[in-house]
Amino acid sequence: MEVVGNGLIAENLTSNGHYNGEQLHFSSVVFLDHVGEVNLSLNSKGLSWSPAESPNNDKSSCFDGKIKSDTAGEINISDVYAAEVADWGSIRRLTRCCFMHQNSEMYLFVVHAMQRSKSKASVWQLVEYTFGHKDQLVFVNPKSGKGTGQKVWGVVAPIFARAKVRAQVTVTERAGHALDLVSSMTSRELNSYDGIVAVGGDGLFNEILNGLLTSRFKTKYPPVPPDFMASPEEDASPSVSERSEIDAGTFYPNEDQFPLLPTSRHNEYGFPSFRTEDGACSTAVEDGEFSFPHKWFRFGLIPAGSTDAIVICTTGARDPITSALHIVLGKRIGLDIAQVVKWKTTMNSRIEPSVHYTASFVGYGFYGDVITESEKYRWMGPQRYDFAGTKTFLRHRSYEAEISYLDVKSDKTDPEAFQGHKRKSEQIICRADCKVCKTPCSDMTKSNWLRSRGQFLSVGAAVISCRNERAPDGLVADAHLADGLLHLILIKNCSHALYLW
Ligand SMILES: Nc1ncnc2c1ncn2[C@@H]1O[C@H](COP(=O)(O)OP(=O)(O)OP(=O)(O)O)[C@@H](O)[C@H]1O
Repeated sequence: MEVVGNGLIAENLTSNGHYNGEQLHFSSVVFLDHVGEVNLSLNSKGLSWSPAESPNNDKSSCFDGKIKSDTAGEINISDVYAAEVADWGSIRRLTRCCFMHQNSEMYLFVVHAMQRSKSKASVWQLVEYTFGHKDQLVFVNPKSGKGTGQKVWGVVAPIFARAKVRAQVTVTERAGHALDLVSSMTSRELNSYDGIVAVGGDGLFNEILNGLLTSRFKTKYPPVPPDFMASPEEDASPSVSERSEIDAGTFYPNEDQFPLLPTSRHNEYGFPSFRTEDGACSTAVEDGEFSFPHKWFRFGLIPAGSTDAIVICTTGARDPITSALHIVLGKRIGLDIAQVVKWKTTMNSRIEPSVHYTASFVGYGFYGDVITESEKYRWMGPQRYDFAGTKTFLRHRSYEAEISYLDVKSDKTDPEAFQGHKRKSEQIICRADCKVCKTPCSDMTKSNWLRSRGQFLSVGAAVISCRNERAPDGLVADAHLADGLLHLILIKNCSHALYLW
């Protein structure tokens, strides 16, 4: 049974290490060919399995094709004559469920044994059981970028195979497919993976991010301005750049207003924070409330998209092999995630939040129009952004808006650099092993609410610098990863020429 001792599933010992009175060597959920998901246990007597339990309220029972029939079984060690790693192959399941294909690709191991013939006990017959284990969940968007998602996965899959990083691959069939799958998985299912890998662009990454966080992540909402949601008549504030000296930390919606949201540990700005491996400060989560993901869970991205800003900002290159190597070598880096809350008034006049998350950029006005327009031309591939961008630019539409924001003074912000007062050589561009990202972000001093009202061509908020080949320095040249800051880009109505500049 060497195959089992190979680290495949050996880490899942029960707390007392015993099973059925025998010393339990391991117990884990695996897939059994022709059957489905089973709890497999190895003790000193042999291997035994039983259908994986599906709690009544477990929404994933359909997704995972869990088996209902009695398909428990066992093999005595003394009857096993061989066990082999069969490498990569497909497992067939009994049921076809709504999202998954009947055949699932995964790493396999086969146990060969003998069994006595039912009709004549003296005749021994061959039996074999093929088990599969999923460790990495890979989503491949076949439509991303130039439609090369599957080809890109084909290039990097051997790296995962060689590194014995087992992967269960889902080729997405529609927009929202990955989001639906990830959000409908139970934490238990997610915790059976070491991580998720997206093969696609920033859109697929953000979609999976939302699938992971929307139903699981509990935190306070971002700060709101003091007079937020006041009726227009009550709002007598001046039109431009009103300043008010207020502590940012006081502007979370009253907790009593949101009794279902448990309070979690936050820094003074309400951000749940943790330190990355490198000691850099991050606003991601390590919180008791957030039982998923387990500590070693990773979220990787292999570039196959149109712009791939997240990959360029994190690895410094738009190269699938570089990203695959980062993933199999277990490298990690902390990223800020922006929570975008849209407050909607419901039919019965209650104000309710609609929450989304992004790791890259949020835009209104020009950016929103370009995205909406470009979706009509997805068939063009990445060129659609040039086409839709030019159309939107020529249209030159501006929007009336009022933007309130907390102007955070941090030791990581460099207003001179942003306003173009610093020469390029003096700017600290975020690269691999960036010193700024490695410095703990301690000095976020009290902030002011500022306000800007008027006609805007575009309103953008960048979480990262958003570099791409067209904009090598990014939209925000001196943005850093995991600095806890959102960079606001406000462009008021101006001439075409000025906007282009
Ligand atoms: N099979 C599919 N068919 C159509 N759309 C899909 C499919 N799978 C995923 N998508 C959607 O495509 C969107 C964009 O995907 P992705 O980010 O991988 O590519 P992209 O070309 O970089 O696009 P973008 O620039 O919008 O990020 C995702 O938000 C996702 O919802």
